[in-house]
Amino acid sequence: MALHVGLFLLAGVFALLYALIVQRYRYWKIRNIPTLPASFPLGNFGALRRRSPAEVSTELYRQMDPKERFYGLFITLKPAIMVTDLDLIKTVLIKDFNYFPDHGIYRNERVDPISAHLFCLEGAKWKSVRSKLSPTFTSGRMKAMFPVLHEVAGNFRQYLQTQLTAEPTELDLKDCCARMMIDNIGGCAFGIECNSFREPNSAFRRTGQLVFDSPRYSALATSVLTLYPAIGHALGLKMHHDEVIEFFTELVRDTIAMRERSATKRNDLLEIMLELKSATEAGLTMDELTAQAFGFFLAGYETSSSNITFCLYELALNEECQERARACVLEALRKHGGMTYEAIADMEYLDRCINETLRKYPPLPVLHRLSCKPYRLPGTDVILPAKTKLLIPVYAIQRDERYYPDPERFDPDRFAPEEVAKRHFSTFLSFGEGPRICIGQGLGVMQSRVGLATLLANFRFRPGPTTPIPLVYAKNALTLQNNGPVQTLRKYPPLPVLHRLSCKPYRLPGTDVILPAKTKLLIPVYAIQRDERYYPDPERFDPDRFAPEEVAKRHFSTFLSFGEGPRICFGQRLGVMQSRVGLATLLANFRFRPGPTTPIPLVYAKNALTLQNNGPVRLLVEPL
Ligand code: HEM
Repeated sequence: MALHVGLFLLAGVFALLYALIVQRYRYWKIRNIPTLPASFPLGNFGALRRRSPAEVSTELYRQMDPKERFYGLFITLKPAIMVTDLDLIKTVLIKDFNYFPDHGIYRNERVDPISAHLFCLEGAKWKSVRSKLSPTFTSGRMKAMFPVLHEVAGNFRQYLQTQLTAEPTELDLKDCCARMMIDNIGGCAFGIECNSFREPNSAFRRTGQLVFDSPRYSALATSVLTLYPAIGHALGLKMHHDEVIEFFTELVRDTIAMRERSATKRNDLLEIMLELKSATEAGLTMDELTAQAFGFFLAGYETSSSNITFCLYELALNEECQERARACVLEALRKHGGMTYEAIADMEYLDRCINETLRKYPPLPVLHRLSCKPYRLPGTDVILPAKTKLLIPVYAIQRDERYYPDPERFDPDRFAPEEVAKRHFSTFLSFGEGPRICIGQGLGVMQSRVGLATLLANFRFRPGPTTPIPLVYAKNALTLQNNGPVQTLRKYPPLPVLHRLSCKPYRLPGTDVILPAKTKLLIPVYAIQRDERYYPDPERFDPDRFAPEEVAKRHFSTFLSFGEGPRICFGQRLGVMQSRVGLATLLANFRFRPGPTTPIPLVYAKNALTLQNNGPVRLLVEPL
């Protein structure tokens, strides 16, 4: 009876939840706002599990009626508005900025002081810090930072020269550009000489990789924290890894202490912020200063690095543009007598290439704004409540053929001044707009100019056999897990080592040694299954090793992928059946080949519990 009541109550709770969710997803319909079908739990953004934000936002944008100016969407259960009308975008970014002053990104300065950087700050706090930092990026300050960038670009050139032989060489330019940016930001923001070309594993670079390649939370968890910050605050959740917080806190503290001891002055962002710190009582506190220095690193590293990488990629595919860019660089160097601040500001065609790259690949594919008070959507009776998220689909707009005909084509002349003048203000938002526009835009552009000019003046770039064409953005590739039939299990046993723990003393057979209770026994399955005594030429994938007559020849213990004995895998049959069904379906319908980005050989994940490839396993898939 009690069980029935319990089940009845549970069903009631589920029915109620279901009704609430359905009702929630009617939010925009009830208000007569155009909307797209959403589903629980991720609303309109479920595809983020498989594809990048650029692709997901563009897919949504293309489903929208171009006559509508905005659409009501859902991020999980939270209503958000995607604005698509160019005039309305300008209005919310500039004229009505006081309704939408914030980005609405999670931060928790109590436990993670570096999370309080400019990008995440809100309201009066943002306004105060932004006005203090604005003098940091004047053109005079930029000019003073130019020598750092020039030196780093020189290191990059030298590095490339050492890598190149007489033959053209294929290099990972993404990695090279990331090293260059680490050194730029290290030098410009912290006054540190990193030289990641000489020391690729410097602490600064490793910490940078930790921030970008292995953030503390997945993109999905970060969005949940951003939407429901109260959860993060209640649980005291930090935004960044402890190592990252410690590294930057110590870096700033030690650098400042060293400067105070030696009374040296440098032309970097830290120095300028230090002047601000000591200027008045309204200056920056030590925590604020550390957070801002970290923020410059966060906002300035990946953005500029990706801009140079994508630009080189496009120039490699578009040789004519590359030749024009090189001619423009060489002409400016000749005119100004070398790589000077004046020379890099006088490379008009190179700027067109940089802007065309930013159009095709805006580092922030969607701009975010959060309302701080109720807002009447212009031309409607609809009032958006405070704390509504506003999304501006920059990537989609910048690939909309109404504004950029044949949008996939890389055509720097779209940024000839007369062409720019023909377009709406809101068709190019790679640096954002309004009072929250990128504060480091000048430095970002200067980094791209110096890096690209140095490279184009010294090298020619062409696509190589493994250049990905077209580019595949992170997250949208077909990922195949190494879940396979028996032969695959020999090469890739999910548990590379079997563990047993003794529960009482045990005499090792054939010896006098008594192992005490609680001794760990390790059985090296992976090593045995790749031992050539048992499997000649063990790296070769040869399913015939598992022909019954071959299996019969081998020792029982040469194949332990499911374990053995009473603790053998309980789900072995189900596991094999899953592999059979999955593989049979795929093989009956598709052909698989390695693609340009297929990792060969596989690199295993270091920290996974089971044997896994590190990162995606991208394959070329063709329908049969
Ligand atoms: C090509 C290079 C860069 C691009 C494309 C870029 C793009 C952006 C974008 C789209 C935003 C958001 C703007 C908005 O919401 O309207 C932003 C904000 C910001 N950027 Fe950049 N950025 C670049 C380089 C840099 C550099 C080099 C720095 C500093 C060293 C920097 C520091 C910042 C900061 C601190 C913010 C937050 C501004 C605020 O919220 O008030 N950026 N950037």
